[in-house]
This record gives sequence, structure tokens and C-alpha cells, in this order.
Amino acid sequence: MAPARMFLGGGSRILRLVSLPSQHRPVTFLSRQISMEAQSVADRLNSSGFLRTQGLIGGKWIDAYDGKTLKVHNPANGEVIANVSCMGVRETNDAIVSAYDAFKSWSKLTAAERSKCLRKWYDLIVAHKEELGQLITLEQGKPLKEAIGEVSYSASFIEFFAEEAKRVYGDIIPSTLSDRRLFVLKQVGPALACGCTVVIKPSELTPLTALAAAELSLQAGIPPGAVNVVMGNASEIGDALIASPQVRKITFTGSTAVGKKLMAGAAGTVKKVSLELGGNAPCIIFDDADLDVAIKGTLATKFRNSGQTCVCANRIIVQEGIYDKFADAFSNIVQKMQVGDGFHEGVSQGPLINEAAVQKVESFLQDAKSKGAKILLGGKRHSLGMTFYEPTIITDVKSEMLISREEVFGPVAPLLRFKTEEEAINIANDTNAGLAAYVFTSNMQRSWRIAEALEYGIVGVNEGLVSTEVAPFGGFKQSGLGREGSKYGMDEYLEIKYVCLGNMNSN
Ligand SMILES: NC(=O)C1=CN([C@@H]2O[C@H](COP(=O)(O)OP(=O)(O)OC[C@H]3O[C@@H](n4cnc5c(N)ncnc54)[C@H](O)[C@@H]3O)[C@@H](O)[C@H]2O)C=CC1
Ligand SMILES: O=C(O)[C@H](O)CS(=O)(=O)O
Repeated sequence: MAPARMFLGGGSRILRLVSLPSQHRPVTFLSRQISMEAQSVADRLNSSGFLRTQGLIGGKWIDAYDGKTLKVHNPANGEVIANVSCMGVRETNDAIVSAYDAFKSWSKLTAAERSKCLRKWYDLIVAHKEELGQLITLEQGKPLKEAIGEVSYSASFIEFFAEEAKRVYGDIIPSTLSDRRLFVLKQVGPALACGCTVVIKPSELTPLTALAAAELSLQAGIPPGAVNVVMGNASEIGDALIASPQVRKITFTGSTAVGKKLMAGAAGTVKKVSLELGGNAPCIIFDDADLDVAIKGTLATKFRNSGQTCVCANRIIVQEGIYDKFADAFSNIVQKMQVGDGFHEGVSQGPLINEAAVQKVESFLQDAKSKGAKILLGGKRHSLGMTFYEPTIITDVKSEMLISREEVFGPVAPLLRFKTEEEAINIANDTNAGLAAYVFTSNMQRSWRIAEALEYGIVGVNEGLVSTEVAPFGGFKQSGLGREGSKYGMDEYLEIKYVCLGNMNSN
């Protein structure tokens, strides 16, 4: 059985999908240009062997075969944190072979043996959550407290699946004929937990966290080749993984556009595919909502990671009776948020990941204003410069505006207005996305009606932070395929085998 799995997606997210070997080699390097604060953080991480800059193939940290590197920047100040290996097809194919070879032994361990390795990895990650959090803030920009929280949250998936792996049960099927016994086996499962081996491609914007996690997973005793990490030329790597018949499963986290490309490519070798794609979350607020609860929940879902998560509220749809009151109260809270470097105490809004992200926000706001939207708060680049953007609220937003049709993936809260429950549902469902949705109401019956009517894989009722390892995470429509986390997450990595034991009446 060909085992290798491919993971594509954001750096720290990788923690949620897999477990990652090392020869302890002094990690070379750092750019001489980064600022004092980031410098001291980076130096500490470097000296602790945490700052890995090479790819991991067959348990060895290696440079790109042609020596090419790519720069990883600190989005808070644009400075180079590290130069990491810039890999392509050849390295990817070698990583696939490593994973394929490692599968033969790794998959033969019992679930209990694998579970021990994963539990050790979980313990190491938790023991180093400060360092991993610092890496996330360094390369992605989010506030340190939020970054450390993300490490704990991500690690909880390893803990969960280490346990869940031991509960992959099969079935006995009552036979229709007396001379045979029928049963079902379930084989292989979330990533390493159930015996898969993996090739990981973290985002080229945030590879350091995934590499550090691989360092820790090797220390946890996961055998060489079970986990491989390659980064660099995204489409080259992706195409190599997609084309290989040895890769039996693709799990991708990223934009719907790239997800569609990978899904199409996977057809060539009939690979299993899990896709965690783009969102366009509605956040519906009824007149009867507890205003404080609605404000708190909307703030949490809208501005987490400066609006750069797939489950961030993208449209805030407010019933007309509470619209003005909500807009004023929400604006009063949002304007108090502190924008700045994620390492600075009190900062809740870090920079956007890159200039392209800022330009996307600006184009969406331009479109909205040209169609009648009004800026209630913010609406321009922050005085800090770089890719910092002012937390923004716009009103009089309509469904036909770009900001309602696509995810802004930034700190912009568009307020739409509705009259009736039916109108709210129609507005909410009027999109190709279907990942997360939120509703705030004090009416229990209404909350059930809305939750059932919303075409979304995740629904928060009177809550803006709903993600957890124990619940299925994934979307309807073009937001993806399959589920991460929960017992349902196992099914994405399981092959179901039917066995018929015949000739049972002979001695
Ligand atoms: N559903 C979910 O759980 C999540 C979805 N997302 C979505 O991801 C998007 C934002 O993330 P981005 O990194 O900007 O998305 P992106 O699609 O540009 O990049 C995601 C990953 O795909 C890789 N990639 C890009 N082109 C590729 C190709 N041709 N072949 C193979 N790999 C390729 C990138 O290197 C990166 O690692 C948003 O749409 C967001 O909603 C983000 C987080 C979670
Ligand atoms: O990377 C993301 O956007 C996450 O999938 C969202 S969450 O799981 O952190 O809520």
C-alpha cells in the first residue's frame, strides 16, 4: 500500500495535521539585519537548535540540491529572519521515496507504539510552546499570546489522534450465507497517528514553525523518513506530489483556487483528497441578541490574527432594529485595539502577512466605497507603515460588493442590514463558500432554525471562537472536502477493507 501523504498549508497549521527526525547539527545562521528584539528572539531560537532552515528528507536536514535559498521575512519590519532551502521536484521525489520506504516499518508498529511517539511529541511541543510561539510571531506577525495559544491548540490535535488511533475499530457483518464470515478492517489513519508517513510542504511565507516542529518530532522518536519537510517552489513541489503514484493522499489548506488545481491533478492517480479552503463567514446578529455577547463574539471571530483566518467573520449581517446600536458599540470596542509588533505587550493586531494582502484589502474597500459603502472606522494603512492596517468597519454594505462575495482576509468588518429571519438566511447562504457561520440571538428556537438552514460546515451560536480538536472542522460547497479533527477526521485517512472468509463449513 502506498503510504505517503502530502500536506500543503500554513506553517503552524501543519502541527494540526501530522507529527514531523534530526541529526542534531548546529543550526547555522541568521541575517545580520533583523531588529534588536527579533534578533534576540531569533538568536535564542538559533542557539537552542530551534531555527531549522534546511529541508528534512529521510531524517536528514539538507540544503536544496542546487543550493538555492529563499528569504523568510518578519512582516512587522520586513527584515530577513532566515534563508531557507528552496527546493523543487528532485528533492520532493526523494522525500516521497523516503516516506514510501519508512511506511513499511512505521505502519507495522501497533497503534499503541505510534501513540507513544506522538504523545512524546505532544509533550515536547507543549514544553517548547514559548519558542514555537515566538517563531510564529517572528515569521507570521501575530501577537505572541495568540501565537502560543495556536501552538497549544495545534498540539491538541496530536494528543487527540494519538489516542484516537487506538480506537480504529472494524466491523463484523452478519453473513447472508452460513459458510462465510464477513468483516471490515480499517487501515492507516491521521497522518502518523494511524500509520501514514508524510511529505509536508509548509507555506514559503511561514516555513520555520513547521521545521521546528519536525525537529521536536524527531526528538520524540518518530523514525527517519516517516516525516519529511520540503519547501520552496510551491507549484513544482505540488506538481511532483500530485503526479507520484506513491502518494496516496493529499490534504491541502489554502485558497480555493489552489485547492481546485490540486484536486484536478489528484485525479491522475485517483488520490484521496482533503481540502480546507476559503471561507466567507456570515455573522448574523438579531435584534433579540445579548449585545455584549454579540460584540464579544463578533470581535473574536472578525479580528483574530488580524482577520487572517478562514473562519473569520467576513460579513456581519445585523437586523435593522439593532443595527445602529451595534455599529456604535462595536466601533467603540474596535477602536481600542492596539496595532503593532506581535512581541509588544498589549498588541492585539499584528501586521498582514505581506504587501499583496494589504493591496487586496485596499481594492475591496475601494470597490465597496464605489458602490455606496461608508467608512465608519479606519479604512487606511496604519501609521506604523509596513503591512500594518487600521482595524476597519464599513457600513451600508450590499451583497453585490466584492467584500461580500469574497473573503477579505484582513481586519475589515463589513456591516450589512436585514429585516426578516428569511432574508438573513438568504444573504448568509448567497456565496460559493460554506466553511463557518455565526448567529447571535437569545431565542433558542430561532438559533436551531438558523443553524439548520445555514449551508456551512461549522456554526457558532452566541460564540465566535468555536474551533477545537474534538469537533469536525471543514466546509460545505467550495470551502473544501472532508473534515479535520474529531473522530470524523480519522475517516479521511482510513482505507476500508472488506474480507470474506469462505469455506467455513469444511474441517
Ligand atoms: N479551511 C481552512 O482550514 C483554512 C483555509 N485557509 C485559506 O487559505 C487562504 C489563505 O492562505 P494562502 O497561503 O494565501 O493560500 P494559498 O492557496 O495562496 O497558499 C496555500 C499553500 O498552497 C501552496 N501553493 C500555492 N500554489 C500552489 C501550487 N500551484 N501547487 C501546490 N501548492 C501551492 C502555498 O505555497 C501554500 O503553502 C484563504 O483563502 C483562507 O481562507 C487558511 C487557513 C485555514
Ligand atoms: O488556519 C486557520 O485559519 C485555522 O484553520 C482556523 S482555526 O482552526 O484556528 O479556527
